[in-house]
Amino acid sequence: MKAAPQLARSYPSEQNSQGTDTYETSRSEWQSSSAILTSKVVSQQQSETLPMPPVSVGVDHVNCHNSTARVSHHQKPLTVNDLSPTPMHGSNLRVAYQGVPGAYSEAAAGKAYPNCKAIPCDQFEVAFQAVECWTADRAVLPVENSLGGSIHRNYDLFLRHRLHIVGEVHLPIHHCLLALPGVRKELLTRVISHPQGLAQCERTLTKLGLNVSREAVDDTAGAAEFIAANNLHDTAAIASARAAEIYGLEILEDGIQDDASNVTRFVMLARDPIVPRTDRPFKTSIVFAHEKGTSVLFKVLSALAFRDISLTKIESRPNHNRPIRLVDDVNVGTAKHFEYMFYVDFEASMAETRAQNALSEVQEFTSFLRVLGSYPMDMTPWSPSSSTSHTASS
Ligand SMILES: O=C(O)C(=O)C[C@]1(C(=O)O)C=C[C@@H](O)C=C1
Repeated sequence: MKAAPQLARSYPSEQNSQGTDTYETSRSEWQSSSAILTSKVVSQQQSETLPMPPVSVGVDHVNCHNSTARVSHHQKPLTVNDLSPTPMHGSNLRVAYQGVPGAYSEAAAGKAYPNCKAIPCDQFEVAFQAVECWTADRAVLPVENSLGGSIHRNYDLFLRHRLHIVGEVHLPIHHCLLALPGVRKELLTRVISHPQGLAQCERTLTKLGLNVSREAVDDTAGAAEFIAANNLHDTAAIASARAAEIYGLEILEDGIQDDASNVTRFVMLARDPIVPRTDRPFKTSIVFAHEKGTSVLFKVLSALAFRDISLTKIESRPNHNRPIRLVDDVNVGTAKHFEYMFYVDFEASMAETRAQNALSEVQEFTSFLRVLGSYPMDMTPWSPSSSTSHTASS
């Protein structure tokens, strides 16, 4: 039997800057290093225009807010050249988010860290990199929405980067249909938004009876910005009331999400884990895999259930290191099994013995196990808002 996971020190090369203990066990025990892909090397060049807005790298993606499409008087997105380490001067926390000002992620950053300096990034990956190279102190990224489901990209990125989940925040999402002033709904031919925005308003859009195509762009506020920058009279955006204000659009329809209690869960990421505690409700997020595939899942869930630990979320993603497993049987042929990474959130702190014991057991059944973070649960009172009110200074 392997030793129980202790509250061990982090790896020497990743020593917590505060010198505090972490709850990760040694790399060899809990983490197959092959599962961690190296992030792109980012430029060390210092931009003269820092700080700030989206950080970008050369990855193919739908990007409706490139430099030509941007409204020039608004904050310019960061580019890869801006990703140089900058010293902390003890000022407000710099928080990276994906999108442009007016995005829900910006509001989530403001809710998680009031008065933070919000740093827009044009891709999720860049937000991870911004924290890794000290351009930002935290990243606030969406992981799931009550209507649209999981934001899979971020689950994959957790494994490609070495950041830790240090908190979560739930943000009520109130969508509006936005267009240039004077545009009538009947004249619209297109509605653009983040895929999640389109998914969360799918039924309402149909009910409105608009004769429009639906097109996905990088973020909701970016859609609003694109319309304004290109003076598009035939296109509407699904975005926040704040985006309407920032980009000078009019609200044609207010509250078009398919469910009034529409909410997105965001996680906060940092270079160092926080020390888990037991004096308030904590959640722990783990990811695991096994060479023999899905057969391990039941055992892992039993290890938690046996200790009365509630599961709050389970997600599976392709195991990119080994996407398929072939099993040959001379008599019947070759079985093709898809391989998965399983992401599980449960309601317990890694400071609790029951959680440590559960993971000690899980470790026995799995070939790969990583604790993504043990962090306070968002216990703020439930108040679906009529508009997104939290803002960060950007
Ligand atoms: O596009 C935005 O405004 C975002 O912040 C992204 C995002 C997402 O990725 O889910 C965040 C919250 C909403 O669910 C819709 C979109």
